[in-house]
Amino acid sequence: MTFTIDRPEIRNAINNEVTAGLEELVEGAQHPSVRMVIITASGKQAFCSGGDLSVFHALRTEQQSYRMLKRMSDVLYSIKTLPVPVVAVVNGAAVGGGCEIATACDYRLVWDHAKCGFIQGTLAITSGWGGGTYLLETLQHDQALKMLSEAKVYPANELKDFGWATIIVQEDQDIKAFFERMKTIHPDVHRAYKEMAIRKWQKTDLQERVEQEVRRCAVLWERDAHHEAVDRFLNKTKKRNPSS
Ligand SMILES: CC[C@@H](C(=O)O)C(=O)SCCNC(=O)CCNC(=O)[C@H](O)C(C)(C)COP(=O)(O)OP(=O)(O)OC[C@H]1O[C@@H](n2cnc3c(N)ncnc32)[C@H](O)[C@@H]1OP(=O)(O)O
Repeated sequence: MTFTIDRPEIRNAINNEVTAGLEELVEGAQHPSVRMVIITASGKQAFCSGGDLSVFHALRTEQQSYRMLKRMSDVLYSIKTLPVPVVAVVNGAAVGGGCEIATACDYRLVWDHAKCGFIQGTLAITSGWGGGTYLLETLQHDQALKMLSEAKVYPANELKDFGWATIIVQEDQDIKAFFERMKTIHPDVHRAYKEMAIRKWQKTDLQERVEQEVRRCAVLWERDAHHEAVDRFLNKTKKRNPSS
């Protein structure tokens, strides 16, 4: 099953409609005939620029932001714990929540031009969809903390060096070759390994750790420092397009 985020004009930012689409994906992917799930996006510029700030900036309080963060974190937890391998084909920039979505996947096939990072710190918030918790599960501790705390984007070769990117994609053939190799192995083997990973996550209270991440982000979201940073981002856009 392939899910394609299709809002290239706004760099595939996530609004409520995309969230609902991801919820449908989770439901459909439970079917026993599904062998793998692929998440990707339209265009070459971006995989996903995170939450749609033009929509989510209307959320002002801790309670309001918690509801949005919680809904997306539930979706990403469901994606992470799908019984089949989940592959992000990172066709371009993945920042903020976009990086969280890719991190929730089992594999990240990253195009060589893509720059990715947990830039939430520049908005005076942390990750809030569970991606910080997943990154700490995925990378060596100091590398994960560095990636979260630096709040900057990294080129594909660095993402591969520190273990975030599974492979670097230079041509479509690289993606094809990855899936061809996966398909040589019986689907029940993939499911069995996924069960192994899920058992570990359940034993280590992954879901509860994600909940704490969501709550902490909601506290920061309410503060002036966050709202002022988002104002600056949105006003920069308006200055470039005074008629919008
Ligand atoms: C909400 C949850 C939280 C989390 O838990 O993680 C988050 O996700 S916080 C959101 C983090 N995202 C951002 O801060 C957005 C950062 N965006 C960028 O850095 C860049 O747009 C890009 C992704 C690197 C792409 O750069 P570029 O190709 O140069 O495009 P532009 O910057 O010119 O963008 C084109 C167009 O799209 C608008 N845009 C981009 N991202 C968003 C967004 N997340 N929300 C709303 N709008 C976004 C941008 O304003 C431009 O608009 P126009 O100028 O009107 O064309």
